[in-house]
Amino acid sequence: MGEGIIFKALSGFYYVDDGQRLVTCRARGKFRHKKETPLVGDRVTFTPLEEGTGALDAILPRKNEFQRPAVANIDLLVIIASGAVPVTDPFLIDRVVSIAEGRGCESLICINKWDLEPAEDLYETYRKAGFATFRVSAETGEGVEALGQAIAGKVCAFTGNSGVGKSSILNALEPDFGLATGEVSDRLGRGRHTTRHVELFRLKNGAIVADTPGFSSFDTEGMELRAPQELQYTFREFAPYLDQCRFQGCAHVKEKGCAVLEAVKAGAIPRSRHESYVRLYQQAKEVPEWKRRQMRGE
Ligand SMILES: Nc1nc2c(ncn2[C@@H]2O[C@H](COP(=O)(O)OP(=O)(O)OP(=O)(O)O)[C@@H](O)[C@H]2O)c(=O)[nH]1
Ligand SMILES: [Zn+2]
Repeated sequence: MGEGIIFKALSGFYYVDDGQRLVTCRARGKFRHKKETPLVGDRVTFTPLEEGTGALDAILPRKNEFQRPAVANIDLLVIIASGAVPVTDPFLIDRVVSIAEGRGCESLICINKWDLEPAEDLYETYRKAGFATFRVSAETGEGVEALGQAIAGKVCAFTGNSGVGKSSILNALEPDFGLATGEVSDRLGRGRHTTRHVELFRLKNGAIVADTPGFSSFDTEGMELRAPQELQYTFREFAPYLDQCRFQGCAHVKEKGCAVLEAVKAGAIPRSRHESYVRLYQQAKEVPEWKRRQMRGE
C-alpha cells in the first residue's frame, strides 16, 4: 500500500506524490457511491498497480478544505497584495482571510511591489491585526528570502487579485522555477480561469505551493459566506472585545456600548478591517442560510 498527497487532479486521474514519484491513480467506485470527491492536497492511500499507476483507496482525514479553489490540507494561505497597480482593495484580503479563519487555516499577508510603493497602510493594518505580514519585491528580490523562510516546509496556497505578482514571486522564490513559471503564466491565462484547475508544486525549501487563479472583486461575490453572527469570530483582532459589549448578541455594526466599535475608535482595531466586517455582515444577512450552506459546499 502507498501513501501520498494528490498534487494534481485532471480528467478523472489523480496524480499522487508519494515523496519519490508521481503515481497516476484512478479513484475506486466507492468514492462515487459515497459522493466523496478527492481534492488536490488530500493525503491518500493507494494500491500500486503496474507502471506507475495505482488505485486510490482512501482519503485520510482532512485538516481543512476549500471550495474555490478546490484544495485540502492547506497549512498557510499566502495572500499576495500590492500597493502599486493593481492596488489591492483591503476588502479582497479580508474576504479571503475571513474564509481561511472560518476553516481553520492560517493566513500570511505578503505585500508585493515594494520597489514601487511601500504600502505603509496595508502593512500596518495586517501587522496590527495579528497576521504574519511581509513586504517583498519580486522585481528586486527584497524581502523574498524572509518570505521563503516563513513558508518553508508548509503546504501553502498562493492567492491574490490578478496582476499582483503571484507568478513573479514564485519565480523569485525559486529561480530554478524559470521554466515552470512560463507554464504557470500560461495556465494563469484565460483557460485557467475558466477551468479553475489547481496543482501543487514542490519548492526546494520544502514548501508545497498551490498557485491559484488570480481573482477580481467580481469573484468575491460568489465566495462562501458564514452566518452573520459567526463572522465576528473570523476577525481575530475582535476577540478580546467580543464579550465586553453592553448588549448580548451585539452585531458590532453600530450598536450603543459596543466594545468592538470603541476599539476601532481608539485605534486598537484597524478601521478598514471593521469596514470589511460590516460589509460582509450585511452581505451575509441578505443571503438565506440554505444558500450560504450551498456556497460552503455543505
Ligand atoms: N515593479 C514591480 N513589478 C512587478 C513586481 N512583481 C510583479 N511585477 C509585474 O507585475 C505584472 C504582473 O505579475 P504576475 O506575476 O504575472 O502577476 P500574477 O499575480 O501572477 O497575475 P495573474 O496571473 O493575473 O494572477 C508583471 O508585469 C510583473 O513584471 C514587483 O515586485 N515590482
Ligand atoms: Zn459589539
